[in-house]
Parts: sequence; structure tokens; C-alpha cells
Amino acid sequence: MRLSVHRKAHFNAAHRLYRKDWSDEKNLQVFGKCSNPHYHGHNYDLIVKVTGEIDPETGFVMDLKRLKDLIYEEVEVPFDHKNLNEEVPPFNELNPTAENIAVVIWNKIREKLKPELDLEITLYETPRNYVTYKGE
Ligand SMILES: Nc1nc2c(c(=O)[nH]1)N=C([C@H](O)[C@H](O)COP(=O)(O)OP(=O)(O)OP(=O)(O)O)CN2
Ligand SMILES: [Zn+2]
Repeated sequence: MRLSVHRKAHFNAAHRLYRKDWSDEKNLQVFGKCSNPHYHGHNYDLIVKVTGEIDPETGFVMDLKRLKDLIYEEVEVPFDHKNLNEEVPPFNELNPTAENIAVVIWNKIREKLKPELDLEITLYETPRNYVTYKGE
């Protein structure tokens, strides 16, 4: 029997949707206001879903305190109140779209989880725009 535990988290960050190899005009044409050279910010909401078997000894799929600490270390500390393009690798080289941010978060958390656990990330960039990624 497999079931899922979830942890919500939150961070604020600034970004600019932008490709260095495109002109400002092309960036503006493709990314619109999100390509503002002076950046803009979002209140990101994150949901981390971990799926696995219940450990018969602990009754846990995973200790949610450990998941909370993992998200804090891997996401909140490096991302919160940061300019993603300027301060948070790999977004100096990778366009910080919601999709790319979700994949980066997934990779960071995946490597800290036991292999038998499945991971899915839901990232809200605005209350109405969100992406999901489960490593497929
Ligand atoms: N596929 C994607 N499309 C867009 C992304 C993205 O990450 N992936 N990002 C943006 C902008 O960064 C930003 O999200 C602005 O989007 P927008 O729809 O204009 O949202 P609003 O600021 O108007 O706020 P709502 O609350 O969602 O109305 C654009 N596209
Ligand atoms: Zn944006």
C-alpha cells in the first residue's frame, strides 16, 4: 500500500525571464512584461509530495519534520528573498521559468530522499499559475 505525504512551503524571489543570446527586443516579444530588465517578484508557493510505503515500525512514509528541514535547506535558504538570475545558480545560465525552477527543486530534493520514495513538486508562481513535475 503506497500513499503520499505533503509539505507546503513558501518563498519570495525576483526574476527576469530572459535569454542572454537574444536581444532585449526578442526577449520582450517572447516573455513580455516578465522580461523587464529591472526584474519583478513572485510569492512562490511550493508543495512537495512524497509517496511510498508506510514503515510498519514508525507509521511514517517519511518523517515530515525531516521533509520540512530538507525543504528549508534546499529551497528556502538558497531561494528566499533572492534574485534568482543574479544570485541562485543555475539560474544565471537557465531561464528561471516556473517549469525550470520546479525541475531544479525536484533534482535537489530527489538526491536527498531514499530511492524507494517517489517525489512530485507543485510550484505556484502566482495563485493562478502553477506547474507540476515528478521526474518523468
Ligand atoms: N509557461 C510559463 N509561462 C509563463 C511563466 C512561466 O514561468 N512559465 N512566467 C510568467 C511570468 O513570470 C509571470 O508568472 C507573470 O505571469 P502572468 O500570467 O502575467 O501573471 P500575473 O502577474 O498577471 O498574475 P496572475 O495572478 O496569474 O493573474 C509568464 N508566463
Ligand atoms: Zn515572473
